[in-house]
Amino acid sequence: MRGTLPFDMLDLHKRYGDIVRIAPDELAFSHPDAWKEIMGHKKGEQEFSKAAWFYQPVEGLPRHIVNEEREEHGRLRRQMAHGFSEKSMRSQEPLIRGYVDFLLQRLREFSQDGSSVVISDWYNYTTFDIIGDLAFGEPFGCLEGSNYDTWIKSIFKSGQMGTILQSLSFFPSIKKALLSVVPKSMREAQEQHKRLTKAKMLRRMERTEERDDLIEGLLKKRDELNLTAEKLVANAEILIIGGSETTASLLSGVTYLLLTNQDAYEKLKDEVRNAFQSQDEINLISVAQLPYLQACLEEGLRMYPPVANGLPRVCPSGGATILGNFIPENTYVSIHQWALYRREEYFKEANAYHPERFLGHPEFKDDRSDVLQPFHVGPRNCLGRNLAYSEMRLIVALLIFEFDIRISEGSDDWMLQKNFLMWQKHPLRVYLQPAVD
Ligand code: HEM
Repeated sequence: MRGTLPFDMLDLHKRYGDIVRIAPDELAFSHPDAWKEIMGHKKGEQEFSKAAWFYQPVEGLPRHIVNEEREEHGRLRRQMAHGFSEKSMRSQEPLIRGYVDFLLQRLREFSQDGSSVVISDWYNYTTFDIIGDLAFGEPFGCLEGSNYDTWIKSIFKSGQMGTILQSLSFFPSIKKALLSVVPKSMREAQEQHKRLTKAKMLRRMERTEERDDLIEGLLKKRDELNLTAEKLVANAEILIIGGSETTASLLSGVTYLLLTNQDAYEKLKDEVRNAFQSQDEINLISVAQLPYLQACLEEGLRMYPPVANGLPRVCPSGGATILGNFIPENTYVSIHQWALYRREEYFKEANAYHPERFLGHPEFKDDRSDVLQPFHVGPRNCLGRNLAYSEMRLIVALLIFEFDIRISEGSDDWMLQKNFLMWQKHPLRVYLQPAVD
């Protein structure tokens, strides 16, 4: 509840090693092999399930792809995977590009008088509008209004509330008592949010044309999968939460890291501006051919992973072996990404931004690049990985192509942040000038 878990976990692993008991029944692991052992596909063995106290801090709410039980999860994932396929991504490209072009237009407008812009907000507006369109069939109008819409504001609030409720799961009677005295205004705000979301979903369901978006797969099998409007809404909501704040955080993180590491920024600028003569040449396929850009993103994911903390799993019945140790059934286990990625055992100069480590540079030959799993591994890994990379590559490449960027005074310490499930980003201010070379 203090928002310092990532940093506390690094201190603990430094002091006690790769396995730390952080609660009587909970272990944190900090080793590359633990990824597969905890989250990998299990042939003939039971998978680790997701911890209910963390994934469903309030009981009785409709479930979605992220917190469903194994079998139902498999059914949902198979259907939703269509929207994330290569083919769907190709047909989503014009939609994504439209929002990125709008972002560039808005940035030109807001920076033309020489004042700084809060780029972190603009990244959020863009990713929310994109995912809003892909999940509900309509944007939130954030780029248009240069503001967060009310729906998104309530999502942010519920994220912070989620952390509090998760923490209170350790004190069940206090949690129960507090939940029974939730103020009327809060309940009404929640009801209002539910109504708005349901209305959005109903509008999407009324559309008759085939749409290669992220929800079409579920709509097609609605009856077969017994998906009520509430369940569809829960899935669309989780797509929005999981798909926008994560990507926007990484974009802000990479921007900050590039602007405070001038060498890397110059190298990336050279790569992008030498590869393309005009904006029209920049598309999802051409940006995937830029090795330095990819390395900058990987190093950004290492230093500022959007999912920084461990997401607890439950050890299956009969127990399991992790890092050569027998772990009893029902033990909660997790891997805390930020802490893992800052360990000198796995990355030389772990606190410094070196994209070169992902380009086979001899100086970093002893790095363990398999440590880095920002999208997790196994059957419950991120379904939106390719979409996230596409958005991130396109946005960074176009921004670097179009503008010379400089960090604004007051944003130098931007990365000193708290974390409640997500990074609590301060405004990241930058100056943008039309590119001169
Ligand atoms: C840099 C950006 C992103 C990062 C770092 C990220 C990371 C993750 C992680 C760590 C998980 C596993 C969660 C768990 O174990 O409970 C996950 C799941 C998921 N992510 Fe992402 N994500 C990103 C972007 C996206 C985007 C753009 C989408 C598209 C809407 C998306 C959709 C999903 C979905 C649907 C799942 C659940 C998959 C399942 O349970 O089968 N993510 N993501």
